[in-house]
Amino acid sequence: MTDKLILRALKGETLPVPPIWMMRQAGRYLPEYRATRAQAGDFLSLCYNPELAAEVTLQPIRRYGFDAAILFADILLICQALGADLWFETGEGPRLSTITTPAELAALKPAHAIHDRLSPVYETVRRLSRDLPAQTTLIGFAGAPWTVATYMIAGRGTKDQGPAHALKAADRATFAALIDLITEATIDYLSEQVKAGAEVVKLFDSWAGSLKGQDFTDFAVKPVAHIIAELKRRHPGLPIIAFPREAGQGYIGFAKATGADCVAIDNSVSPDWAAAHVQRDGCVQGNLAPHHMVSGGPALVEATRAVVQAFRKGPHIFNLGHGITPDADPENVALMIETVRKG
Ligand SMILES: Cc1c2[nH]c(c1CCC(=O)O)Cc1[nH]c(c(CCC(=O)O)c1C)Cc1[nH]c(c(CCC(=O)O)c1C)Cc1[nH]c(c(C)c1CCC(=O)O)C2
Repeated sequence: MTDKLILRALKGETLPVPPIWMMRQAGRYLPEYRATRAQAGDFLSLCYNPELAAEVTLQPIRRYGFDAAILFADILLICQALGADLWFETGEGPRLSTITTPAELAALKPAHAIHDRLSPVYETVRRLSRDLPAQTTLIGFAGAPWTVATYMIAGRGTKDQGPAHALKAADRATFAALIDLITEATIDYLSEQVKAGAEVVKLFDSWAGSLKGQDFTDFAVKPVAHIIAELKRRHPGLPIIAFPREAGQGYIGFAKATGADCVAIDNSVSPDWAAAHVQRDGCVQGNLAPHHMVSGGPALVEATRAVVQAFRKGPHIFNLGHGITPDADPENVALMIETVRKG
């Protein structure tokens, strides 16, 4: 169905009005999300409940008519499928058992063993591909290996990814073997999402910005390039979005180096800079600062117009530069969409 706007932009078409969706569009800023999450009990139970996960995925589509729905799940589910313990501390974030030694790495499951645990996610995708409106594109996703590894090594989110950098320096073989394991598991995971009905997949590399120089090439570019090449071999024509968040200069040439059809841009770079240096290689996604969803008003309208204006001469998918935050006002999301669609 190439008439879907997101798929047209991903093929490189410049559209008069950019299609739009929003990172974390199903989330705590929406009262209906909070109600369904309470019904599920907790966040992980919601991720593994196909009926309720499909329901929260659909909520922002019903409310706002976004052009894409993103599967409701989390990048850390794959860690659990590989055998790590995973839980979420209320108000704090994810906690995992840590992988810092060859023995802990060896105790993980092989990549092909992830599907038992992840089969409810594939069922969510099947339900969504059946229930979504005809014009809405279904996006599947996974974390990129480096970002997933930072959580598996530290056992939690960290400001500077210190534990992962430390393991990379102290025991490069173990670190590289963990990256390889996550890479292989991610290929199988995304491939199953595509078989279940995902039309596009996105790789979230939230901590790509902390990799510098050769490390950026080795761990933000190479594993992502490998995943993309293998997915495109298995699923010819599959469009892929890569998000090497806060890559800065690393955004330049990232699409060519990895084979991604679209590079998602965070809001630490200006839309004009990204148009000049990244969009010349193809579709870009982004990059309104999420704080506008909290503050709203004329500044939101002005910043939204500036993003649309900067990217209007090439293929563009409108999005935020990072996920919407729980304190956002749902009315501001409506104002952003109206501004994008009506100018
Ligand atoms: C690093 C990362 C994670 N998860 C994700 C990333 C990469 C993108 C990014 O940088 O934000 C990706 C993610 N997480 C979630 C989605 C679903 C799809 C979407 O709506 O975008 C996606 C694509 C749901 C979620 N994942 C999480 C929530 C909030 C959970 C809740 O309901 O309490 C949601 C809706 C929890 C989560 N999950 C993660 C953290 C650090 C946290 C805690 C912080 C927080 O609460 O925002 C790991």
